[in-house]
Amino acid sequence: MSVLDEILDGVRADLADRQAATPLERLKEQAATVPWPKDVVAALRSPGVQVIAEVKRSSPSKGPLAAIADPAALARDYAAGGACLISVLTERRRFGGSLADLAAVRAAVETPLLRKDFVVSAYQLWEARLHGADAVLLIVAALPQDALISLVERAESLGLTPLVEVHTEEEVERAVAAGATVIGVNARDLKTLKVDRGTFARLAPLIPDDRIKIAESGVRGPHDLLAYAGAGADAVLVGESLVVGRNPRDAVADLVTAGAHPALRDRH
Ligand SMILES: O=P(O)(O)OC[C@@H](O)[C@@H](O)c1c[nH]c2ccccc12
Repeated sequence: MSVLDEILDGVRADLADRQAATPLERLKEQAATVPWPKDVVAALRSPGVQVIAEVKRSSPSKGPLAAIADPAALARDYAAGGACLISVLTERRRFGGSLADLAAVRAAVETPLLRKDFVVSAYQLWEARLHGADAVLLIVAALPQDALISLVERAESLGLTPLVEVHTEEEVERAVAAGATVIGVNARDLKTLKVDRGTFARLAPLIPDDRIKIAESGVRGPHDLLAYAGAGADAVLVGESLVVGRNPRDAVADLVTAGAHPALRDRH
């Protein structure tokens, strides 16, 4: 079984527990009271290469990365550093995240938020809305095409921007066919956990220019942002290097400064 399949088994088991505790109808009622999500597409289309900073405690490849006792404080640092979107991992078993983390971050910052999880059911979209997300990750490799299409549509109908993640040529085709506006190319293969920073440069030309292109994973600092920018990235998504570094605010600010270089403005 691939790592992705193992993660998905755990995600489905945890999801079944939550569904048993809170029926969908009840969840929908609760979510209806939450303000409408922010315009993530507009935020990502701001001039320059945008920085998406991730609250990430652990990863399946490296195990524990950082304890992050106070995700709200980390998110405030990311916002102060100039992150345009904050990604909060909510997967529990392998990434040490939770919906409580997402809610805590929502209460702390005005920055748009991405729920980063392995979404397999519309139930998780309502959860994302209830806990303050503005965007949700949809991983093509984790979803049959009909499910991908319906989750893209359902997310948009709830005001959530789907960030559709790909890792291969075929997945790019599927993301485009599903109508994704925001497409993320993950340099990490979720089946083997290997990182290949060349993946973005290989796949970006296959993504139509009217879509927003995000380079995910493996950004160690400004030099990697500039390499991804050179290959056409509109934004980069960064986790590990921010949570293991000593000063997340300065680390984000250094990336934002690199992404705001005049040569990189007006690229959308
Ligand atoms: O920690 P990194 O290498 O900066 O990567 C961040 C992000 O891209 C990564 O956490 C990620 C990308 N796609 C995912 C899907 C699920 C869980 C995690 C991810």
